[in-house]
Amino acid sequence: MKLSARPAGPLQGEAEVPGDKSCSHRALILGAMAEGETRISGLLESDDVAATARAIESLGAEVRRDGKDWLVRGRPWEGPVAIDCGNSGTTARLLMGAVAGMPGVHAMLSGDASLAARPMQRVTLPLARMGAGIQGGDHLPITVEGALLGGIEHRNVPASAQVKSAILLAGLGTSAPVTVIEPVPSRDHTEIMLHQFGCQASVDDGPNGWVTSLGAQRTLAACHLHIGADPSSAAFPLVAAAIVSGSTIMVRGMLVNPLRTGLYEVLERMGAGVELSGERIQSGEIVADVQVRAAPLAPCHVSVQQVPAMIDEIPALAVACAFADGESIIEGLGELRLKESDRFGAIVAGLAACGVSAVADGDALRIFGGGKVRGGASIATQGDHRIAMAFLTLGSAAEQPVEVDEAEMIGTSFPGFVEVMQSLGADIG
Ligand SMILES: O=C(O)C1=C[C@@H](OP(=O)(O)O)[C@@H](O)[C@H](O)C1
Ligand SMILES: C=C(OP(=O)(O)O)C(=O)O
Repeated sequence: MKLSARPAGPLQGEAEVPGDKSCSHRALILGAMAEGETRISGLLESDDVAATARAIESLGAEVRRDGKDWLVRGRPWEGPVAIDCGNSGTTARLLMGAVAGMPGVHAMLSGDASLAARPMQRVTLPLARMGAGIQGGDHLPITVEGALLGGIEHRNVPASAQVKSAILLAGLGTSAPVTVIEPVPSRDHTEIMLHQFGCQASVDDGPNGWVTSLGAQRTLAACHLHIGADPSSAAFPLVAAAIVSGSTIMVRGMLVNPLRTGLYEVLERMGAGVELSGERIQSGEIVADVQVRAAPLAPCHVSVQQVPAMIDEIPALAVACAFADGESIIEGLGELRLKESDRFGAIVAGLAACGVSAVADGDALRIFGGGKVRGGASIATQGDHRIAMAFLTLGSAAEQPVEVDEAEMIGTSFPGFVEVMQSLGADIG
């Protein structure tokens, strides 16, 4: 299915952004590993999260809806099972870790063509060092055989929350020390959520990097979790607010964990009106109401260290940079080539098709904005949800409509994207 975005007048209102995808995967997996029944309010109901829900059901957990909430009852995991992770890297990598620490459980994980092209040894090598049985190479399908694991001290370079989380989840099955060291901190939702389930993971800023260590208490007790709105999904309506002249958009209850808010800090530096209000703690995470107002944008310079806090928002940031007046530089984007598509290449090609000059300079992306963008292009999304949403956002502020060649996969992370954008006044359909 193709979709087009046509230039729109000012966008106004509150965007209904669904629950955070990273937290939704973790809530289901930890709920399935816990004793008792976990209630999840605000779970993202998307294709990627559905893949995790199906996987934990096949491993033995009970998953059911209760009004707007979801309930997960943990049970001893059973195998062998075959798990189709679809398009979801988080499903595959976190579940490999969780299964690795469960003696007697065998899981054969597979995925779609995009996921099967993504590297997995970053997870399976440390899990094998801990003692898990791994069959397969760097790509799915891979079989994981759970075992009584030993401990590990793993240097996680480049920083990856999926790798760190897989190791922490595996570590729940051993009493040995489990430590992950990262050059810059990756998102810490697993650590925060472990606390809600009665476990601890401490984080220290040591001389060799950020050190995350699993505490001694390793059995999980069911809890009630409230998941905030996803900042990676909110990025699209909020960037649209920044680039469509005269717009103001609000997202209520958005997760503003500082390891996820890089985009919003950069947008503010570029000159957009970004305001946070009503900050509160919800299930250990900070959430707030976030408002973005359009303004003339200055270019930005993003360093390697800042990228992990906005890795999934780079396509949205690139769109904002296209409308900034001058050259923006975003450094350290090597990992962007290894997502659902080569997002680096897709951004450069898509911007060029829309009349914006952008070049890859090693792992840095240089975007030469001129304040206005022509548009008038059909974009090859390469089956990537974030590329599709980014260029539909661009089309709302360009001089001519922008079409994307495929839009179904938007449902992997933000199923109501089109309706939400339309409710704000965008002309997408
Ligand atoms: O842990 C997570 O939930 C995620 C971590 C990030 O990946 P990496 O761990 O590869 O950085 C991110 O890109 C992905 O969308 C979700
Ligand atoms: C990279 C992403 O997700 P995953 O790694 O879970 O496929 C994403 O949602 O942008």
